[in-house]
Amino acid sequence: MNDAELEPTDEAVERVLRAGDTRAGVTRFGASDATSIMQSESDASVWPSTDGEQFDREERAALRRVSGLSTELEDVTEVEYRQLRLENVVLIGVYSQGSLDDAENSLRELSALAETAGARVLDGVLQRRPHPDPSTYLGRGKVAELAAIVAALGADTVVADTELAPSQRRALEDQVKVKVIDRTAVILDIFSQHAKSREGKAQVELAQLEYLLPRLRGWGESMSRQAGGQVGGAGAGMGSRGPGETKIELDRRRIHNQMAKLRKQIAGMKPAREAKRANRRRNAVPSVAIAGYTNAGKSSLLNRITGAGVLVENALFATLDATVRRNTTPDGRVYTIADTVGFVRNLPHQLVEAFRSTLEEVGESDLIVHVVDAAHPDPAGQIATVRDVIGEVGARDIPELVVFNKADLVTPEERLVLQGLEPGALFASARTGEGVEAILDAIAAKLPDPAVEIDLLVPYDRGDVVSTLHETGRVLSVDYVEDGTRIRALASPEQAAQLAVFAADVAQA
Ligand SMILES: Nc1nc2c(ncn2[C@@H]2O[C@H](COP(=O)(O)OP(=O)(O)OP(=O)(O)O)[C@@H](O)[C@H]2O)c(=O)[nH]1
Ligand SMILES: [Mg+2]
Repeated sequence: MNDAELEPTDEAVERVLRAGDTRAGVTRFGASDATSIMQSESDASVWPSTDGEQFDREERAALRRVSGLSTELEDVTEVEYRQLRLENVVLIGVYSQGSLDDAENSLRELSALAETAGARVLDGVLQRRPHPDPSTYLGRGKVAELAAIVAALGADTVVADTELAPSQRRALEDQVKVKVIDRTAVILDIFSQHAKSREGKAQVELAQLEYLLPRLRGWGESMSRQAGGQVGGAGAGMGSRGPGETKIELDRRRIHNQMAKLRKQIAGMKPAREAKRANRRRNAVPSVAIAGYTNAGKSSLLNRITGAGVLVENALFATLDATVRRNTTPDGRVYTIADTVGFVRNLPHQLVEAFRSTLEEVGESDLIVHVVDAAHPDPAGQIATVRDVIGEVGARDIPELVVFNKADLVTPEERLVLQGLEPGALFASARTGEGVEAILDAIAAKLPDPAVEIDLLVPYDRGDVVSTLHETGRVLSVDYVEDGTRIRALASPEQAAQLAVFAADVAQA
């Protein structure tokens, strides 16, 4: 990215247009001022006085608090650390009849997401409503209550458990008087903080811009119309702008330009990635992809399995770029095993596209190790979400090995329930090491066997051929005869063709 061409005119747009450590689609909304205004208002006018009737109605109609959400700070250092960058957030959600459990789980997940993004969760409230209000998401009356809660807690941000329409976000901000963001913005924010590779960063930025584009109008209201043609030192296209062009149009054009540039960059990186993958395929090295819900313990298990130093964090989306390791089966066959980005329900559609690169690893693997957090309140929902995404990347037909991780955290009774859910699943704990051997054996058993049987006589000076066969084929028998090593093995068709010169009958003839 070229920072130099961009004159900072609007904070939110600039931040996203800047590469790397951008915070997604998040605009500062003068939170502190707004909060103090609300505090004076909140005590009298907004909170209704309560009587018995009211409580009864509250039972049926009030915003429902989801308990156990507020962030617990463990020690003073953590408090200090968090205060450096924290936003204090209140979460909101809407649920329809019968979907309360689901809504609570979703709000818990949003809470974990917000914390991962660096926020402090003060409270979470749900409103029961057949549908979200098209103009304000929560119903009008509830928005006033929310404003009071926000003021009372001193929150500076509201996070909605949905993807808000730009107009809903604006209407909510107008009434609640603090910044309002949605689930998608939080996920984009996390992704932008964690993406490490050049391609990952470019893809996240592209997703951020795509998210930002239809939302520009919201910021436009607080922007002054620019004087005709007078844009302080802005970059490309300056001569072509007519008088009175609004700042939004300018921003929109810059965003479009930037997106085009990023798409080109990403397209340019694809051949390298494909070449790498093609290379693995040519060598007939089978590949295993570890997939699963975010925070299920995929990276921890990969560490256990391969002894690799993969970043493990108790945060969602610790892994955002595929990490590929090499491993061997107990009988000596080599395979690759790739860690992948975690799945999450309602993955912003911008990101499904943006993260094809990691998910492609899943789509082209020979075996998917589907890791599930055994201690999660809704494992079935997580499994379903992951399988949906697996389907989306065209990987539905790939063999799947389900592993319930964090087995150290569940009771024997819970195990039985989980086993009922997925009869073929294994139990494991990356923490204690339980079940890791069984996973390794299951991987070995499920890896595709190379298809062609070959019978070779390899001269003694070609030890490399013998060792390659041990790694990539499946050796059936080895005899040391006068002219060399007589070796019978299963190999891929490509490999069999390459090794035809050593075929035993040819050599002996
Ligand atoms: N008790 C227990 N905790 C575990 C186990 N495996 C992983 N964890 C913890 O779960 C959290 C998430 O682990 P990760 O390995 O980062 O999970 P991940 O699936 O790679 O997560 P993302 O990359 O963020 O999608 C960490 O705090 C781990 O220490 C386990 O077997 N038992
Ligand atoms: Mg991970």
